[in-house]
Amino acid sequence: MIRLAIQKSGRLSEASSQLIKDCGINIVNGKGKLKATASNFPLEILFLRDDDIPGYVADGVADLGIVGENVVAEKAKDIHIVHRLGFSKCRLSLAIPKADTYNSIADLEGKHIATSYPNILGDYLKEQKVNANIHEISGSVEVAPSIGLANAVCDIVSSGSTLFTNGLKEVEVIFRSEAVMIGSPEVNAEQQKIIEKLLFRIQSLQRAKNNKYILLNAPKDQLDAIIELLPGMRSPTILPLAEDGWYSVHSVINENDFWDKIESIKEAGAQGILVVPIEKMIL
Ligand SMILES: Nc1ncnc2c1ncn2[C@@H]1O[C@H](COP(=O)(O)OP(=O)(O)OP(=O)(O)O)[C@@H](O)[C@H]1O
Ligand SMILES: O=P(O)(O)OC[C@H]1O[C@H](OP(=O)(O)OP(=O)(O)O)[C@H](O)[C@@H]1O
Ligand SMILES: [Mg+2]
Repeated sequence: MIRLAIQKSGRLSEASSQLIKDCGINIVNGKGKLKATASNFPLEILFLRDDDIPGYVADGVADLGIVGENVVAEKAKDIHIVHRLGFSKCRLSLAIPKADTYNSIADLEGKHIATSYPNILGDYLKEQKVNANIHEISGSVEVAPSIGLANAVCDIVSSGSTLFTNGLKEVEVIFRSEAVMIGSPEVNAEQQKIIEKLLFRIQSLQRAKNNKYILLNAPKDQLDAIIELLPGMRSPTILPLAEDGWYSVHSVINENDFWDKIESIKEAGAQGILVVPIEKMIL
């Protein structure tokens, strides 16, 4: 049995639960219950405040945790990142009132900065050789300048709309974050096996998300050019159509260069192109 700690409620909770579900793991969680056991996988889930997750994993109370990289860096515990999960991407930035001038980080010398991330900010300022006063507050950080609590803030930014609404502008990005799976340094061989089984499923899901299944029709004389453009997992599947001289080509293409590929195969003579999502992809 392994224990996985996820956020109880907040920005990470839905995606974390969905990930477990997509791995085919069945969790029945009564409302308000802070611990649940999977019915079809040796896994127990703890629902916690995200700030507490690195500590629980470091102490070995949980074997795994899903948390923002920003929280891992802030808590600086003896844990390692087992896998990057690619959701909840955001950045930790310094911001100041819109009307203030800003040339460089040196402008913050002697200023007051409100943040929930005193350690990451403290390390950054030290590295930049800037002396500023850090005020730790646990939330609603963006309001600090307008109520006279600080000259600047250091907080999470995603779309930038919270900064904008509060009359602030982003001046430095000091940390980039995404959700990560963290692991305890002390797991036994049997638990390690279960962790690997879970990671195998997560990787199959992530790979599937990054690729699409593609089907198209091509005349015989264009087949070689199209096959060249669509290497697939091993090589594309080629099936003859009922109409003589025509073939159906099936392959897998990566999300990154998707539209470029589509244009090239169209130019090469492909017709009736269908693109289908892949649910799981196992190499
Ligand atoms: N606007 C955002 N866009 C994307 N990711 C975000 C955003 N805000 C926060 N995150 C990420 O999600 C994590 C959790 O954010 P959330 O706001 O739910 O935390 P919290 O209020 O500290 O929650 P808790 O009540 O569990 O302590 C953050 O640590 C960060 O990694
Ligand atoms: O750049 P944006 O897209 O506006 O996102 C940034 C905001 O999102 C987070 O707060 P959240 O909404 O999670 O509320 P919280 O303060 O209760 O954590 C974060 O603390 C910022 O305030
Ligand atoms: Mg928190």
